[in-house]
Amino acid sequence: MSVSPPALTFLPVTMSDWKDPDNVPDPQINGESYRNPTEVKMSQIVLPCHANHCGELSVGQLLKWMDSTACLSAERHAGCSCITASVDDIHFEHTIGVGKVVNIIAKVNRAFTSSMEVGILVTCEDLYTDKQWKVCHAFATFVARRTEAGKVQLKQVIPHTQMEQMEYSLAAERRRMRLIHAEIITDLLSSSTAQLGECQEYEDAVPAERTRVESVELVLPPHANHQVSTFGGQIMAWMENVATIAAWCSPTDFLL
Ligand SMILES: CC(=O)SCCNC(=O)CCNC(=O)[C@H](O)C(C)(C)COP(=O)(O)OP(=O)(O)OC[C@H]1O[C@@H](n2cnc3c(N)ncnc32)[C@H](O)[C@@H]1OP(=O)(O)O
Repeated sequence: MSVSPPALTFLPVTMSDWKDPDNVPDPQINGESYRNPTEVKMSQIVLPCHANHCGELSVGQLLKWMDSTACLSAERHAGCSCITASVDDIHFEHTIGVGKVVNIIAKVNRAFTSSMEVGILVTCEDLYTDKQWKVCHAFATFVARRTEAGKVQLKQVIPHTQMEQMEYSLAAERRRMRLIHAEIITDLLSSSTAQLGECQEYEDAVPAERTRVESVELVLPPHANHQVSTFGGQIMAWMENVATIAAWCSPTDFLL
């Protein structure tokens, strides 16, 4: 027997203030239901091939789906090929088991010159109980690929709802923060006063070298996107894999 997912009524909500869609009224403009033209929705059922050794959706797989959904939204707005420049911090609130449905919504919050901020919201759905809950939200920056004529000038996003207006304003502030972030980290490193041997007072301290994991990946056709370059999400998935193994290399056995 096949089960159809219930009709979803996800419409623009602030990423930081997600509410169960059943309780969110559809935004109306001039009496008509409004849908953001850059919005892209993707639903995936979690199969065993998407799971990690704990039977939960692997974060790497989720990052790949988030990146693909966000890229489609960026390209829908830009009308040309776009690449992932960065993804801001992500805090995962729940794990997702095999058999659950992952719903991903992405939309462009604001376009700058050749870059744009894409908001991504991930929720999980249990088809049999009709329950949904938020898993995480993220903000990614996509850049329209340069053409022979040079840097692309994107058309502006016009916010239509109060929520969109708020995300539009916040997007400029978040952009300012992400552009100075790299500078702050560089400053921190150069002004760090940490001394060698500072951690030796801990009895069960592990040499940092013992947690070092290296992986070499061959880029194959399944790792490439429609632009025939490596998916940003694929790179994040490889990074997450290596980070997970590095975390295991601690004396407390499995951290999970
Ligand atoms: C390696 C991979 O395969 S990862 C997967 C896919 N991703 C990629 O391939 C991206 C690889 N990176 C790149 O091509 C480049 O570093 C780019 C295009 C992201 C930036 O190139 P730059 O030479 O810095 O270009 P430029 O200075 O013109 O910046 C382009 C825009 O990107 C923005 N940008 C650059 N780096 C970042 C960043 N880390 N976070 C957010 N925005 C950024 C800039 O602010 C600028 O925005 P604007 O045009 O709206 O003002």
